[in-house]
Amino acid sequence: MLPNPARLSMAVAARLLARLADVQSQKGTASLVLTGGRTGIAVLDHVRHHADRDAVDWSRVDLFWGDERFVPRDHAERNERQAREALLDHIPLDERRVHPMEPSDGRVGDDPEAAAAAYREVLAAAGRERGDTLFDICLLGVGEDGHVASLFPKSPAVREDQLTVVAVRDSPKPPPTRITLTLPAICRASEVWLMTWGIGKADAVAAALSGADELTLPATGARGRDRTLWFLDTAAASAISRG
Ligand SMILES: O=C(O)[C@H](O)[C@@H](O)[C@H](O)[C@H](O)COP(=O)(O)O
Repeated sequence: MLPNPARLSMAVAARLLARLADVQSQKGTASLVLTGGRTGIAVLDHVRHHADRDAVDWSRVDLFWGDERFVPRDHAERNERQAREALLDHIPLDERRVHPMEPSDGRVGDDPEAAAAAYREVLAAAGRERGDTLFDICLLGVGEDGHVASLFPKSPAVREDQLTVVAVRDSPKPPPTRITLTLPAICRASEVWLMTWGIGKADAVAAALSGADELTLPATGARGRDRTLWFLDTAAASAISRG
């Protein structure tokens, strides 16, 4: 019997492959926002090994990131590096459709505000093509404090209601400096998929599903234009009130 985290990420991987193939059959392409963290990367690893992996035409998938640790490109903590090792380096992507956030040793240098501005331009270009619905699916892990992407409770980033991408300093989750989509950007996804496991997340999940304030529980504010899905194991779902 697989442990809960593996079963959860396998279930998300299977659903993701089916949904991406569906979207491509309707629209010809599909756009996906990746997330960091153990769950987000485990999902990619399960996609890589899934029997239906090639049901998706990866050359017609547009990839974005919900957040990135602002570290050098080859740093082990970088979400892009972990995603490439788990999946992206093993599938026939069109690299012109892959949109990583700038690293701290990239073309904008060690300036997180410049990196955030650069990614706002990436999303603006995507918006000129795709209109209000920027992404088909946005994947999000959920922290014990209810953070999603790098939007932490009571932070300036979670309060941002105009810009699509901002820099985060002094993140309570290391590394301290990050680039993140804001809630307005996340909510421009047709579908937002939140996925987490373990008893440590149960209170945050229950609070988000009972309508806690998004400034104190950012996961509450992560809503898809068409659909918002939660993928939970029994432990993470254990505090949800049945009332
Ligand atoms: O860059 C990051 O750290 C992630 O984007 C972050 O938002 C992560 O998804 C959550 O912290 C959940 O992480 P786990 O899945 O490891 O619990």
